Amino acid sequence: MLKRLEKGVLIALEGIDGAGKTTQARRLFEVLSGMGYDVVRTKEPTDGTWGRKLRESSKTGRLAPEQELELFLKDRREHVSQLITPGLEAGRIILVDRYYFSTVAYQGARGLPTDNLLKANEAFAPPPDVLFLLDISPEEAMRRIHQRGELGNLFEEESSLRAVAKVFAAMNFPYLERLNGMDPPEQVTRRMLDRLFGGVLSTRTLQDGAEVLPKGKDELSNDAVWAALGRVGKR
Ligand SMILES: Nc1ncnc2c1ncn2[C@@H]1O[C@H](COP(=O)(O)OP(=O)(O)OP(=O)(O)O)[C@@H](O)[C@H]1O
Ligand SMILES: Cc1cn([C@H]2C[C@H](O)[C@@H](COP(=O)(O)O)O2)c(=O)[nH]c1=O
Repeated sequence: MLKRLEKGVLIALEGIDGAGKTTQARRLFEVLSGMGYDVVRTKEPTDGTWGRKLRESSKTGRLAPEQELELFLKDRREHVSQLITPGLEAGRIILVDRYYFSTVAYQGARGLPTDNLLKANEAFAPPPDVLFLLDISPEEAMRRIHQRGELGNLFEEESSLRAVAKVFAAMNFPYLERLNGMDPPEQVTRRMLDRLFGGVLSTRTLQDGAEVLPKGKDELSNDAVWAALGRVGKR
């Protein structure tokens, strides 16, 4: 049976396009589910009605900032009420690839006031337990975007990414963990796991009353984590 926590954990991955969010979300999912946890991997914009409209707009012509914001908020409200909140209430670990910090950074970079953007989101979206912010330069982002065979869409022009990166760089939250997205993927995953098991997960109990790390944090050094990381590395 999958291990569920007494209180679910929300982990958000953020950063500019190409920073490695999806790569790390996939790796964390593999490791944590390989350890037996009930994990959900999800992303924004979602594949729902509003998310699809937004993706379409990135190809056909970007909407005005206010219109774009309205769609991101509609998409997120649906995501929070249908998946994130129920998942947390059920004791799952939720990994979200982009969350409301992307709205603050991207719509903020288009000129909307960042304080208002944050408030509008915090009014309905639960804050993450941990926010991993992957840091790479806009030049590296463009290199990676082109390398993965994409020409880039309207959200991904280098000058826009520079403005977005500036907003991300100014963020400061108690749950924020900045990581160097230029480090090898295995090293980034390892750091994330260290932060999770040394932090939020060490404060949680399982629904059956057991502790998350019954033998203490040292268990992390050579047990299931490494085995699971090894399996991920071979894919
Ligand atoms: N640490 C890393 N070092 C070098 N390349 C990486 C690293 N992490 C990911 N990549 C590569 O960079 C590209 C972008 O990675 P990924 O899709 O995970 O980024 P992303 O942040 O999810 O991007 P987007 O926001 O545009 O969807 C991929 O080709 C991936 O293999
Ligand atoms: C959630 C969110 C996303 N965006 C932008 C950021 C990206 O350029 C695209 C999504 O592309 P991905 O490759 O699927 O990550 O949307 C945004 O502007 N505001 C947001 O709130």
